[in-house]
Amino acid sequence: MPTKLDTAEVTDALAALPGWLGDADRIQLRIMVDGDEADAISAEVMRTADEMDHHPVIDRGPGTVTFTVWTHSVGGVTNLDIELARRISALLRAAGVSY
Ligand SMILES: C[C@H](O)[C@H](O)[C@H]1CNC2=NC(N)=NC(=O)C2=N1
Repeated sequence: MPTKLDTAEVTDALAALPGWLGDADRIQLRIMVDGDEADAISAEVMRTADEMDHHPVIDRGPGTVTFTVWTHSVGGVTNLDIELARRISALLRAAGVSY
């Protein structure tokens, strides 16, 4: 069972995750993409999530995609979430998505 991080630890981790916001409950990234690009990015993120067996909640809005990440089994942010955020950010950089 992964260990829940405290607020200071999450804050430190977020310092290395540009664009990500959040607290000990969950971390979140909102990007401005639309249509096919949003579909492609979401599918790629879910493939990575399946590889990790650790999943974000993906919310689609008009021109936006929001990733919300926390460890459901412990009810807060753990290192698994920080790793998933790192991988999502890497995918977005590789896809040329600015955020
Ligand atoms: C059975 C499976 O390993 C668990 O349900 C995994 C799946 N993906 C998950 N994703 C997230 N974000 N939190 C979890 O606790 C979690 N648990």
